[in-house]
This record gives sequence, structure tokens and C-alpha cells, in this order.
Amino acid sequence: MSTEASADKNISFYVNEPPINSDVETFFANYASIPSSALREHLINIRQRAWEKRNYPCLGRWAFLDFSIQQSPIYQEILDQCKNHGATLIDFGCCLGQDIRQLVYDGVHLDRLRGYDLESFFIELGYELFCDGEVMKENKIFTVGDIFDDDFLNGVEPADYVYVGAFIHLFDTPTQREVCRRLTRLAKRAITGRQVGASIPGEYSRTFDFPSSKSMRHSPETFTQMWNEVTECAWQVESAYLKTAYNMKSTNERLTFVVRSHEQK
Ligand SMILES: C[S@@+](CC[C@H](N)C(=O)[O-])C[C@H]1O[C@@H](n2cnc3c(N)ncnc32)[C@H](O)[C@@H]1O
Repeated sequence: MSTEASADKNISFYVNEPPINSDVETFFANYASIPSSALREHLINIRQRAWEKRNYPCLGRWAFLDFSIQQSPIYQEILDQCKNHGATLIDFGCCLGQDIRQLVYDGVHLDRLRGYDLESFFIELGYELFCDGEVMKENKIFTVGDIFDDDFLNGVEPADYVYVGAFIHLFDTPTQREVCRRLTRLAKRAITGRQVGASIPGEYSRTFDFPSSKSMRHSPETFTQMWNEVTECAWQVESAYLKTAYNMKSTNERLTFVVRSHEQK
């Protein structure tokens, strides 16, 4: 895999302008003390550098401004458990780390949270995006790690919840099964996330970010079947549904899911 992406902005899903709405403005004003007058330039600058690193659709479409963890069917449970009952959460494949910041914004204490990503570049860029590098580094919230590295995985203390936004779908069918197995080593209660799905499931070429790889897009049924087979029903899909997402240039189907452990850890 190459280390740098093309800076091509003609890709079908690439959207020039950041979708700044009142939620985004309020978040950045309150969390990062960035006034609305400076927000557009700040977002464009960070996204440009992220895009030059990797042509991930979530960067091209500005999906990182969705703070997608809020759409998890168990978001209120996660907030309640982390704020009031000592539960912990890992954001795996966190990239810029927007979902960790959403949890902090919603009142979760930093000692309940950890984010992991393959690329230190994205973690560092997240510090700039959210203007919180000092506190995040001091509390060691973000760490570089590869889901396929057993030495790394063995050193990670499992959390009650694992969030995986736009992560499992990065891989082909057999690799996704391995990723699911590995995620269950990191989670005690539930794994939840959102990713590209398809009502007609199948493997699609990852045309833009990693052209030589394939990405399996699941329907709720094939996603459930994968988890049942991989965990022999020790983990069960409690919720999985598709929703069509529109942006200015393209549409896709998104699969939102919760997988819950039926084992006591
Ligand atoms: C498409 S981005 C999604 C980012 C974020 N979770 C979101 O929802 O916007 C996928 C992230 O997974 C990370 N990643 C890819 N392969 C990985 C691996 N083997 N181990 C850990 N992280 C990985 C990438 O560096 C990237 O930041």
C-alpha cells in the first residue's frame, strides 16, 4: 500500500465546501474555541492535509463532521454507563478522533476513553482540528496501533464498549471476519458503529483509497451471519439497519449496528 494519496479533487464523492451548520459551529465554538468567522478556513486547511494523506471517502465527504457515534442506537446507554457507572470506551480506527471529542463534549471524563489508529498522522492532525493536543497527550488518550498486530492487541486493556466508525468495511470478506474476532478481544459488552453497507451485499473495489483492495459491503442479514459464524453466537447482532445517506455529489447506503456480548468477561 502506498503511504501518500493522490490530491485528486475530481473524485466523485469529493465535496469542496465544509457542511457547516449550527451544530458544527456550536461544537467548534464551545469545544475548540474556534469562532464561526474562522471555522471554514480551519476545516478546509485540516481536511486538505488529511486528504493528501489518504483519499478516504469519510474525508472527501466531510463525514468526520457528522460525529457519527451519536447515531448509535446505544449512544444514551454509552453516555449513561461512562458518565455514571465507570464504563469505558475505545474508538478503534479513530482517525481524527471526532467521536472521542463528542463523548468529552457530552460529559464523559477522559479517563474513560481511548482512541487507537494505525496512522499517527491522523491522531496528530486531530489535535490540531480540535485544538486539544496538550490535554489529550497528557492523558494519553490516543495511541497508534494496528488491529492485526498481536503484540499491540495483547497490551490493550479491553473496554466495556468499542466504537468502530467506517472501519470494518475497509476490508474484504475474510479479513473482516478476522477483524471482528480481534475486536471482540477489545470489548467486554458491546461493539457499535456505522459503515458503508448495501441492500445487495457484495465486495466492491476500493477504487480511490486502496485501488488494489476490496471492501465487503454488508446487508443487515450478511452482517449478522458474519458475527454469528465468527463468534459462534457468543456475540449477537442486536440491531443492524441500512439508511440511505445523501451528500451533494453522491448517495450511499450506511449500515448502523450494535453487536452485544453474551459472555460475561
Ligand atoms: C475511513 S477512516 C474512519 C475514521 C473514523 N472512525 C470515522 O468514523 O470517521 C478508517 C481509519 O482506520 C484506520 N485504520 C486502517 N487500517 C487500520 C488498522 N489495520 N489498524 C488500526 N487502524 C486502521 C485508518 O488509519 C483510518 O484512520
